[in-house]
Amino acid sequence: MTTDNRAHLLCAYIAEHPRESLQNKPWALIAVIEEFVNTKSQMMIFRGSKMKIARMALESMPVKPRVILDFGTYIGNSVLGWGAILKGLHGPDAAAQGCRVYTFELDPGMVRLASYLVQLAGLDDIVHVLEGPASESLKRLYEEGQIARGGVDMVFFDHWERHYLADLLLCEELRIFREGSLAIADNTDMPGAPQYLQHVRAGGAGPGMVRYETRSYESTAKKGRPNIIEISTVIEP
Ligand SMILES: C[S@@+](CC[C@H](N)C(=O)[O-])C[C@H]1O[C@@H](n2cnc3c(N)ncnc32)[C@H](O)[C@@H]1O
Repeated sequence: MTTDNRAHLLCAYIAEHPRESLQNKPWALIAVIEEFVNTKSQMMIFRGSKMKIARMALESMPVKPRVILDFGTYIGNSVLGWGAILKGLHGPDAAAQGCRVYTFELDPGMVRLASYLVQLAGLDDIVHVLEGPASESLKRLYEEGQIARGGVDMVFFDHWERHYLADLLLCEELRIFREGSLAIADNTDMPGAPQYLQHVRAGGAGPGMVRYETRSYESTAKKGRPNIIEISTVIEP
């Protein structure tokens, strides 16, 4: 089945639910998406078992996170979670408090679908879906002053693993991390991102001289599926 067919089936499945049960209820929408993926058609979403781990890491940050970059939007499941977490931490006027999530996607069809789901979940005041290669979008945001030095609390890598290290190094070069920022990477066991892991496990200190402490977390995903996320904390920006 093509990505477009899956996306249509997902939209039809969501439409079977009363709108008021999902409107402005991101966690309810995420649950319906996961139910679809479990029972109807496989999709490469960031699943609940991993989101639980990432949520705990974000909610226990000593300085509450406000600005998040999400590399690889797809249907927007992870970004719905980040938006919901920021609203949970900062309340409904999170936007006025400077909360923003930027998510990057190559595929225009996925950009349209994710934008629709973000709007349905009531997160379009803080979540911005940007079309194009993630590295280009990030550079543009930086040049436009939307993202400042030391201004990013968490980056999430869930696009193609071969880009993880280059995009982390771009974040380092732009100096967008602060002390305590998190870099979370999905699927570091399968298909794997060995060069990225080597960099963070060595403590960082590439051209940007950013230093990390890092830890792998195992989720309860089914055997044979990607199960590990890597959470790295910036100790020297
Ligand atoms: C595993 S999916 C992301 C899943 C998503 N985080 C979710 O939970 O729904 C990976 C996505 O990254 C996108 N992608 C891959 N390389 C990219 C790049 N360099 N820039 C932007 N998007 C990219 C792909 O088109 C695909 O939709």
